[in-house]
Amino acid sequence: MNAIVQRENLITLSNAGVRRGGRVLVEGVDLTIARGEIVTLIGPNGSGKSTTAKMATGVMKPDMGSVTRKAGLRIGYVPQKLSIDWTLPLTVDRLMTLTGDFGAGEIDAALEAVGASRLRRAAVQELSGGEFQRVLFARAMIRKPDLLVLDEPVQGVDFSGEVALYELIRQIRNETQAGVLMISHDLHVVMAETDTVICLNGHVCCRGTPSAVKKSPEYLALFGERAAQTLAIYEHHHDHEHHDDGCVVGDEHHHGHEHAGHRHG
Ligand SMILES: Nc1ncnc2c1ncn2[C@@H]1O[C@H](COP(=O)(O)OP(=O)(O)OP(=O)(O)O)[C@@H](O)[C@H]1O
Repeated sequence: MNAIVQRENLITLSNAGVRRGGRVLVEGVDLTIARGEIVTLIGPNGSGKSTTAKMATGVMKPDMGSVTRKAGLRIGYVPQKLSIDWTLPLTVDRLMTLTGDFGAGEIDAALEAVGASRLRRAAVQELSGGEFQRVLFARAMIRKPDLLVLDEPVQGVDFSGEVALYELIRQIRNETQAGVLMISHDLHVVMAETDTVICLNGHVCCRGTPSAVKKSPEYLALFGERAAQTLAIYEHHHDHEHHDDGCVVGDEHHHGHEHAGHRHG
């Protein structure tokens, strides 16, 4: 018997594209996301990352090619920006129920799953960037999605918060086997566990594992000499021990995060 188990496909884009006002925004996109798979879209500003994600989730219909989704697919979305009236008081608890009628038990479980239980009664306005992202993850995960769509998940988060958020994404993927579609707007880090990086430039410029894309001539041509440094690959290593405070024993570079081109703060 074949030992390789074919994972269920959640979304398939075949030669998909969008035209607006006679202009092609993106075209020729072939992309599949299977259960438990992490796909990351990268590319310069205006290269079609958001448009591709919108075609995948069904917010935008393709004008070219086709998009198919598993019947009844549940999508959890972590937006890049949230339209909130920041002048009004809003607790985390209330934010969790703005877009759905969830019970106290469900909210507790969702916050606990992202390590944010203690924030339940906190004011959203007072959260740090990393805490706010965690709450947005909880808000997406409470629907028990088959697919999690993350639009620049680490923006506004400092380096240690960033590492923690990538850990969280890894953990969510492993525990729930949700598929993950990530948009990285500023190219600075791609999770090493990304199964497929798709580099867009109005079309698919190149694709593959993070390390393959980093070396590909198309990627280097698009981003020039600094490209190899800007695509930092965040790796998680299991072969280490932790001190009681969570630091790694005897390895300062334990997460293998390549620092060149990395944005702080
Ligand atoms: N609804 C729309 N109508 C017309 N043009 C659009 C529409 N949405 C996006 N565009 C244009 O399509 C192109 C691709 O936009 P898209 O938002 O997909 O890029 P992106 O790669 O996500 O960029 P960024 O990293 O800057 O967010 C851009 O030139 C944008 O101005």
